[in-house]
Amino acid sequence: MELKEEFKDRGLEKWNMEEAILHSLQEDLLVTDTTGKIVKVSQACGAQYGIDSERLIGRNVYDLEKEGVFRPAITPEVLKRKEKVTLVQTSRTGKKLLVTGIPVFHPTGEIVYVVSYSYDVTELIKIKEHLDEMEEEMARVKSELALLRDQTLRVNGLVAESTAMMQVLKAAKKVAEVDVTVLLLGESGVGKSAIARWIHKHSTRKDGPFIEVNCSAIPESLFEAEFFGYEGGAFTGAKSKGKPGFAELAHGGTLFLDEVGELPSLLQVKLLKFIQEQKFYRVGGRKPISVDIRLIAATNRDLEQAVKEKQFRQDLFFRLNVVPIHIPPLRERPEDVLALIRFFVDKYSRKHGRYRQVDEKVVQQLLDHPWKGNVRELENLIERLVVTSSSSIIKLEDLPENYRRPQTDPVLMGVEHMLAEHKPLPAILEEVEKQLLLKASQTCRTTVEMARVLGISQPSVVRKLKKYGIRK
Ligand SMILES: Nc1ncnc2c1ncn2[C@@H]1O[C@H](COP(=O)(O)OP(=O)(O)OP(=O)(O)O)[C@@H](O)[C@H]1O
Repeated sequence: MELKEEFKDRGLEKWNMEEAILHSLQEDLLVTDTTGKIVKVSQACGAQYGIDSERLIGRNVYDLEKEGVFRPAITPEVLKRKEKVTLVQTSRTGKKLLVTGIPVFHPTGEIVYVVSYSYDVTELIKIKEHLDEMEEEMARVKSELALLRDQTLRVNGLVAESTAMMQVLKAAKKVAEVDVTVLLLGESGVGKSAIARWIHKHSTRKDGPFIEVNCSAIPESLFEAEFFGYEGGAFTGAKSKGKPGFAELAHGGTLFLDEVGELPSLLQVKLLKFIQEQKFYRVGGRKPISVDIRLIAATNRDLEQAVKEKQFRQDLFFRLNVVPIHIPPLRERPEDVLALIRFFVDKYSRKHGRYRQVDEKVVQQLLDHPWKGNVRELENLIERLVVTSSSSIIKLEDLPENYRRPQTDPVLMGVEHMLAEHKPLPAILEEVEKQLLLKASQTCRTTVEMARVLGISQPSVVRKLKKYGIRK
């Protein structure tokens, strides 16, 4: 039996099956003829345009477009292209609609109707715009990061005039090429961080991050969260999305642990475990995180002594002390002082746009200074002089009072220092001899003159210069 017949039997002859199907779709369907007149709409359609669906019937899409009910109309596009077309329409209500128009062909091949349906993509477009903005922001941050990395790692200007410093650089060059753990030893301000950066910059990891962690600057209670990161809600005050720690940030690059000798013993255990396994858990995390890092540590403490005194774990010391590099204090390498003065005058003259030169008498005073704060002290002083001196030549009167007064003899300084460290007599005598030779090498022009001043033979002078690595 025909369907319609069946409906008649059941008293449903007025019921229109096509209309029922159309409205049951819950989709937004609209049919126009080739003049653009709307001949059919689904009930859901009007809501998209903020107009009653019934009132759309008989209206022309060209008029509706002019009135701004939606823009652009899809019918003319379908008629023009004679194929399925998809475009984004903006409705009067501010919605963004993804509209697809399909031509309905007569058996003769002519188009008779255009059927279109749409989806509200307002939210999707907002998300897409947000994503585009984020991508732009990401690209900007990435290039800014690359620039910053380059700036912080610009250590080409590492001064190394003395034999001792040249040896340090030679050792640094050797270790830079291999992924080995390095321990940089030396007093505060001698250039341990600068050497660590130099190693990173000359390693295969140079395009990766260089993450510097000052182990003495982070409070013990926060160290684990800062170092290993934490998961959201791991503790009161934790960020809801969690945060990666230094170990994670250094992935693919170098992790530089400055002042590692100051790490409290509980944290020494955690650091040791991390180095052994190259794996860790964020605070509150359950998933182990593996990282690929190169480790460089630095300390101004005598770590071996700290191990003896049970203040530093021996197993951790062995893990860190794979290749130790000792950077001597500035007072032991006066040849560098002159070069550093020139280097910093140039650096800060450029930085502050004040071109300065240093009077010879000032240079002499600075060469004689004991430099307890090492390169950092010298650098700070030169910057201060460049900024504060009123003429283009930095003169003696520009020097702060404590740099002008006759300083304690550097030889005595060295002795005092060694006495404080309970060094044995032969080591102290050697140090005194070295300092005297250094002084004589600065004031005398030849080794013969040095021999006369020191009251020893010229071959002895040559032998001793060689022994202490002093160039003449
Ligand atoms: N050989 C050098 N040539 C040029 N600049 C140097 C040299 N050595 C150190 N500096 C500069 O001196 C300053 C102090 O150096 P750095 O911070 O590397 O010392 P440090 O040993 O790491 O100090 P700390 O033990 O306090 O961490 C830095 O600005 C560094 O760039």
